[in-house]
Amino acid sequence: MAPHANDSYNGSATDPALAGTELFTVRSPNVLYTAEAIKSTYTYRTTKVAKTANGKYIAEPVETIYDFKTERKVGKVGLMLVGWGGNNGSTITAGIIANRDGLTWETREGKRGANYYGSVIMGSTIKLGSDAETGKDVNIPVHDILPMVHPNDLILGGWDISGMNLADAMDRAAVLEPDLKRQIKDQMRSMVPLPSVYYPDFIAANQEDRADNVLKGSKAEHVEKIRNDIRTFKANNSLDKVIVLWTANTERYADIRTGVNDTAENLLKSIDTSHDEVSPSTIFAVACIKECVPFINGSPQNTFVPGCIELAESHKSFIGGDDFKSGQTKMKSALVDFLINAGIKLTSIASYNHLGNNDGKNLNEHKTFRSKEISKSNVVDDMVEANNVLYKEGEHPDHTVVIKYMPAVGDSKRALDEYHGEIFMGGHQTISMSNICEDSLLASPLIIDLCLMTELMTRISWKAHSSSGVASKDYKGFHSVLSILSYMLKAPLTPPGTPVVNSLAKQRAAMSNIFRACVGLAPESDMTLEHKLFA
Ligand SMILES: NC(=O)c1ccc[n+]([C@@H]2O[C@H](COP(=O)([O-])OP(=O)(O)OC[C@H]3O[C@@H](n4cnc5c(N)ncnc54)[C@H](O)[C@@H]3O)[C@@H](O)[C@H]2O)c1
Ligand SMILES: O=P([O-])([O-])O[C@@H]1[C@@H](O)[C@H](O)[C@@H](O)[C@H](O)[C@@H]1O
Repeated sequence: MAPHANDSYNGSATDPALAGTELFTVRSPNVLYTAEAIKSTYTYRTTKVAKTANGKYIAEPVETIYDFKTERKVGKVGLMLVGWGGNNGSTITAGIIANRDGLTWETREGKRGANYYGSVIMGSTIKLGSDAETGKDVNIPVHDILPMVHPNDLILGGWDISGMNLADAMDRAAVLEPDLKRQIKDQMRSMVPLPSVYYPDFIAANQEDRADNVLKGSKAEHVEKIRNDIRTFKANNSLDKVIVLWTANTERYADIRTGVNDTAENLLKSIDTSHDEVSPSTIFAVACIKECVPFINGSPQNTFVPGCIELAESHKSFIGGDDFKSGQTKMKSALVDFLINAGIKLTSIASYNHLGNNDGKNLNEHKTFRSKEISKSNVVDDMVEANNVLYKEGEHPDHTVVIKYMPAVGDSKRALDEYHGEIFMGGHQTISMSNICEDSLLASPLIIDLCLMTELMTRISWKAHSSSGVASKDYKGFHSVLSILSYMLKAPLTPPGTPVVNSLAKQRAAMSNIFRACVGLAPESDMTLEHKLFA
């Protein structure tokens, strides 16, 4: 591929010795390292398919060339959590402190130490390539594929309708070991959530007893107060960037109404008139969009009403969601992918769980449970629709979701699933599974992943080459809706009109291959022809 004059590519990579602290350097005429950025020219290969009159297909390979640019300077990053005093909020805060301070603590099973297990970025690897000598795979931590912020360096803050300090909130959550809590409670006690937006109709009535830290005033005033909170937090901590993430209660769905939240203009008018149908999470989303601060929704409600998405697009501000994919659903998206792609016709999924934390308490009302039922049920749709051998148009497995509140088990959710399907010659396969999900210990690392990936995406830009090979003049950011975050989410939000992918393997491959493209490396195909073709 010819070097690109307009990007001052001179046909040879700048001496990799100029590279910063990255673990690796790519030596290629299509990758350029400068002090400020990593630039790559990447050929994106897809296949266009046309259907013929007689029902056959014509497949045509298509190549599009992109230039990617990733700024190498990460800067000082703040993470503001909505619902900071909750089980997830207090747990992730404690986890970052424990990792930052390298803490260990005694448990019945012996000494344990801080880690980031369960984070795909901090706890898993990506194949860089094959060893030049041995041909063996060389795998590196996902965190090292591109410059990323380290979670230990995140500055934490946030809001909660409960004014409880984080040390007491950590006790209320009953997630972490006493010997660990003892070591960090003083630091946590100094952390107190900012007052937040509380509209009782959107969450269960049983949450009222903790709502002692709420903002007064109109919805428009709430937006401005949140914007000011963000600016103040950024200034007080000398931050370069802030990410806001919703880990507050699950809200009921907002009705989508013409003239209320169907367009950006109507949504802003509805906020100005304090319309009842504008939820707290949408208030936070609008405030962040106006501040051009990324907003990620870790809960299942439809925060991103059409007007909110339109507003994000017009402001070129990042949004992402919905609903952390932490335990039962993560397993489902992997297992269903395996069964259907193995040619086993899944015919029913029974997905039951009970849990005893405040999340479960809030889900004890139908209106909030319904939000969760939707996000937990739709997760198999793409995998079913992709297999027209097993399923006719519109056919899908029976799928039921049951969630019960059982205080006795606390944060330790018990998930019981049955997967039932048809196999060869009229046979059946039934998989029954018991999965004890420590909900906050599984969700907290996802908060890290969502924050780190969102922050990284604010530093990646792209431009396309025309068919004649000329790159467009200016770099652009990714679409405002960060669908690259889908691996961490049950109900991935995608740009309007684009497909939703729930298959866990596809989600992870998309994420890692986009990162590879940013450093000029081909997608990982796992073909390993070098091990299959012998002279
Ligand atoms: N495995 C998991 O824990 C998991 C997985 C997927 C999704 N989620 C979602 O993450 C969210 C948090 O889960 P959790 O276990 O930490 O719940 P939690 O109830 O312990 O914490 C939620 C916190 O949000 C606060 N809150 C409620 N409304 C608020 C508002 N308008 N502004 C600010 N704070 C508000 C509550 O006071 C509470 O402290 C829930 O919506 C849950 O459904 C959790
Ligand atoms: O991610 P996952 O384990 O499938 O789903 C979980 C549900 O099973 C649980 O009932 C709910 O309280 C959590 O918020 C989470 O959504």
